[in-house]
Amino acid sequence: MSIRVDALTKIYGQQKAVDGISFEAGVGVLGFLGPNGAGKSTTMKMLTCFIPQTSGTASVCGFDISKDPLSVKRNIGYLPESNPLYTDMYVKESMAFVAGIHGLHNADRRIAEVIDQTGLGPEQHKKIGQLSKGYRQRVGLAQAILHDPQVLILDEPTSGLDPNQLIGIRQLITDLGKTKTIILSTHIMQEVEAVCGRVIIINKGTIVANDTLADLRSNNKGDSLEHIFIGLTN
Ligand SMILES: Nc1ncnc2c1ncn2[C@@H]1O[C@H](COP(=O)(O)OP(=O)(O)OP(=O)(O)O)[C@@H](O)[C@H]1O
Repeated sequence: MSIRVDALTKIYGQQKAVDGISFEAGVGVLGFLGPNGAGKSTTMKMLTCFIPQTSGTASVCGFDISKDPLSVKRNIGYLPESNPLYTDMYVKESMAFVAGIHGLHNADRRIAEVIDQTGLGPEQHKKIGQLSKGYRQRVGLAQAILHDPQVLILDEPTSGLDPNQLIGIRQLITDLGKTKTIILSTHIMQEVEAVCGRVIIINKGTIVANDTLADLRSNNKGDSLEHIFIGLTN
């Protein structure tokens, strides 16, 4: 398993945002669902070593998030919810910048490959600030996969995309999920059905479901994912 999480907890001041969650994830796309404020982004930030946990442990590709954050970051690609980008940089320039951070060999070849993979070709000579929201998402995704990490953490990667762009990005995530471990946070149930093999539902910092999509449905009398979600989180 590329991701192992054991009793992971985060307390902000008085608030327990993540309350002792444990799970494992291997190759495939794991949907990470939950209502607003459930603790999804906080979990993702701990797994990517952006914030420290209060207690518990987690490892990515065998590397402990507290003891070896650099190795974790080498093996992980992260698209944060807010997708912070340098808007004054040109698309290709920003990719070269990220390639430099990762010390990539053959950077030009890899950048061309990823630009092609993410459908950024027609926009590659623009400044990021000139791009539409959907294309900015693509740049974020391109930067996250540039160093070809084994694990991808994608926090609402398709928010704000038009239906045509949605299909393209979902297909890309599906393709990447054939060989990589992907944790995908989304509020779009249709997306979960289209892309995810397994689903974790988190509510008020604790896991209330962890199952394959098929088993989750059959255990709930074939109910829709939306109804199951509402039943478990209300
Ligand atoms: N830096 C912070 N300081 C204090 N509280 C925080 C901080 N970040 C998050 N929280 C709180 O922790 C809880 C979990 O937030 P988190 O962003 O992880 O939820 P989420 O499941 O990603 O929600 P959403 O679907 O709205 O993005 C929320 O109650 C939030 O207000």
